Amino acid sequence: GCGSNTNETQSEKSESASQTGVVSDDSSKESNENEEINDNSDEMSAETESEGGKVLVVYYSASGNTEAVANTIAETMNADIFELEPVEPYSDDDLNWSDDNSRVTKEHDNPDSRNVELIAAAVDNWESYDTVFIGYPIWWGIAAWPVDGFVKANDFTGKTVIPFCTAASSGIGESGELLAEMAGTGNWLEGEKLRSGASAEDIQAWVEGLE
Ligand SMILES: Cc1cc2nc3c(=O)[nH]c(=O)nc-3n(C[C@H](O)[C@H](O)[C@H](O)COP(=O)(O)O)c2cc1C
Repeated sequence: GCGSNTNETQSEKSESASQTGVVSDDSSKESNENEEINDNSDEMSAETESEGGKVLVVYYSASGNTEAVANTIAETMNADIFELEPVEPYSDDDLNWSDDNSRVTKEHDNPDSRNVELIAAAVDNWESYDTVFIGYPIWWGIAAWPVDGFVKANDFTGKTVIPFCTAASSGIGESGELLAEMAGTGNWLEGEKLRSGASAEDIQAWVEGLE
């Protein structure tokens, strides 16, 4: 799918908490060799570049609805984007929730089986992001569990986290609160359900209403 451009070198780089990684196409010039004096002040330079600092949109999408919204948020917010991809992607059959024997139904029935391994759960330059949007489809009233591994694997201390979802008819419910509990860190705002066709104007209006 689209939006996976930050993932490619993930596994090699994820462990070093250095300034070497180049994430997506953010136009800030953090890696200038002549600015070593500033190397420890990522947050400060990020904040002066765009009030509020750098923004990341993380999402999981099984059938494209959440991906469309994630892309619009990223464009609207001038944010980097990071797609969560299970090592074993869900096929259409896997996603058939009206089949008692489908993968997703079995995982739903047995919470212990929901540990979905992700191709990558670490983001280059994670520490440089102040704001993280996390998007997912609603599955049986909660966040699709491929996002759980990401939420558990990362330290959100000092970050503002904004959940968003798409769903057929449900609202976002308590899905964001449940993820916040799983994370244990970060300032999690109330999330929002968005239409899969949400426009840049919709996104802008929503974001402006956030604290
Ligand atoms: C396994 C599964 C469970 C779902 N459960 C719900 C639900 O409880 N409420 C709802 O409104 N939609 C539910 N849906 C619909 C999805 O939330 C909706 O189609 C969403 O936009 C899909 O996003 P995606 O295309 O990014 O995967 C479910 C879909 C699947 C595959």
